[in-house]
Amino acid sequence: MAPNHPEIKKLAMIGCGAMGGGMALLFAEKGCEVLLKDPSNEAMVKVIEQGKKDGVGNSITKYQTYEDLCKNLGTPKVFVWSLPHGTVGDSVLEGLLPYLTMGDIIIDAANEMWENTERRQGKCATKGIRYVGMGVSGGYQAARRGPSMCPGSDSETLDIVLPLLQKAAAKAPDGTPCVAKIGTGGAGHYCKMIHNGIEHGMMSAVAEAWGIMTKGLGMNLDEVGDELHRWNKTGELQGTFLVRIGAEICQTKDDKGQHILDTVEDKVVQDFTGEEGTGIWSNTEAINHHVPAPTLTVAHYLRLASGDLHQRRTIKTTFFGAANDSTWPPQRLSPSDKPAFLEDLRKATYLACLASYAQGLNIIDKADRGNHFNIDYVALLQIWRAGCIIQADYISTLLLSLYSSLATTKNPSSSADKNPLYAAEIAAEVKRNYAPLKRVVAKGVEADHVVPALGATLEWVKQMVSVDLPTSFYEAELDYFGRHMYDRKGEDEAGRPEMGRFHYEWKPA
Ligand SMILES: NC(=O)C1=CN([C@@H]2O[C@H](COP(=O)(O)OP(=O)(O)OC[C@H]3O[C@@H](n4cnc5c(N)ncnc54)[C@H](OP(=O)(O)O)[C@@H]3O)[C@@H](O)[C@H]2O)C=CC1
Ligand SMILES: O=C(CO)[C@H](O)[C@H](O)COP(=O)(O)O
Repeated sequence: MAPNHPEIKKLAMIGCGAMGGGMALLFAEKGCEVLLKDPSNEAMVKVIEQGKKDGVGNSITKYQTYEDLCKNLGTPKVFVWSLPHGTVGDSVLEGLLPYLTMGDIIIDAANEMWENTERRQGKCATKGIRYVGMGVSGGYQAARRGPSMCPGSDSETLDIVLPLLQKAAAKAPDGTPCVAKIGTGGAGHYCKMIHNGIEHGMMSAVAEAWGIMTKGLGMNLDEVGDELHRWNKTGELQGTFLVRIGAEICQTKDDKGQHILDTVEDKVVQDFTGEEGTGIWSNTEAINHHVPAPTLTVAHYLRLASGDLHQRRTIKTTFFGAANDSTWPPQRLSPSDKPAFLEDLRKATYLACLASYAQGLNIIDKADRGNHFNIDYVALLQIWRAGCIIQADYISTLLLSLYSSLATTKNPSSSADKNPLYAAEIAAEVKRNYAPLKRVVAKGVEADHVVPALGATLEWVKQMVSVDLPTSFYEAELDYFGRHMYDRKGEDEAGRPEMGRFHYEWKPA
């Protein structure tokens, strides 16, 4: 615990929705007095009622005004926000500011845009108010049980809040809490944003595998569930949360025996509604930092294509006419050896998940250097070990070992570049699973299956290992029409992304 800072035993939960409600109960269970504030009295009552059932009802009270709330908080006043991202946080801060004094603490547990976090940190710093930007992962079940949390702020502030957060956090199998000082400024929200980008890449890969199993191999949902359970038990996808819940989803039925999944429309709309921004921001960050992250990006495009069902219906009618009721048909796959093909599919899905992690970590690395977040990568990977959506035990173990050795290396040049593909252990994983991925993508493409994340992962590997891309031609065209310059083969020893030194007068103006 930070010296001269008493243990936090009282806090206000601002925003009592799916996440905030669960965290309020969790903090109460961990011995805190929890004061609720939400525009919806019903939402607060719901938390209190649940608190009574969970035996913590006496520790939870609700407030209608910031003034009352703040009067009843201790010193320092501690707030945990679980609010929609964007302007809501700004208006809540405006509402609270008149009642805040030096040393008060705000822990912003939203999926907030990291630049908003840093802007608010700057504003709060002028009054001596501590502001932590904290990514929370694991969904509403984990919010209640113990989520994975990724807090960023100055070191002293993190020292003050960590004992509280450690009590509430998910615990890795070795008992380590999935929360730690992740870095300064907006580092916590930055890492959570990229966590969600990774999540989207992984979710797309698992969904594509599900499509191949059902539409390509004709497996029923119970069979797919069994297969995903098998993937989750052993091998490279062992302990992968999205695979495990995928298996459960496939096998969940209503009381009439109908699979719920059969009733779910194929639209992902969070990017359209603005409910979440992390998918958009993480891809924008990748591009702004010049990091190839195609598995994450095409996963996002799949979401975008899926979201507007009306548009897809209209295009389908244009293509096939109103009378034609058939969808664009992914054809059946008839592998000569189905168990071997399922093994390929498992390995392909794993490689896309590993690629999602590697691409996400590469974005964080670039941003870390540019923004001086001082990110602790070992802590970050440790935080992602349990309680979080991208939990993937095999991948975590692999990457934790790599980043632990990078952290202890005395060689500054090797620790400066953290690209996971530079490491022999990761390269070996990629090489081992490349052929299965290629076979799956080739078969999938041939039979009109939707395989963006799997396909983009294959392309990414090809592009990353090649030193003779078709971009020689591309570069020549740029120089032909734009005098954009190029480097001559064999003369660019450093190979850095800097403007070339040569122009050829392909065709005089
Ligand atoms: N759901 C999830 O799986 C996860 C969500 N998150 C993030 O956590 C945050 C909360 O998400 P979630 O719980 O799902 O969202 P909800 O919409 O369920 O909860 C948000 C709550 O904030 C309340 N709220 C809105 N404006 C104010 C205000 N001015 N003062 C106080 N409360 C207010 C809302 O009230 P009302 O409904 O009355 O407007 C609502 O109860 C988001 O930033 C989300 O991105 C992070 C990880 C996982
Ligand atoms: O942050 C989360 C998980 O980590 C939330 O579940 C979030 O709502 C997911 O939404 P999106 O897919 O749009 O990122």
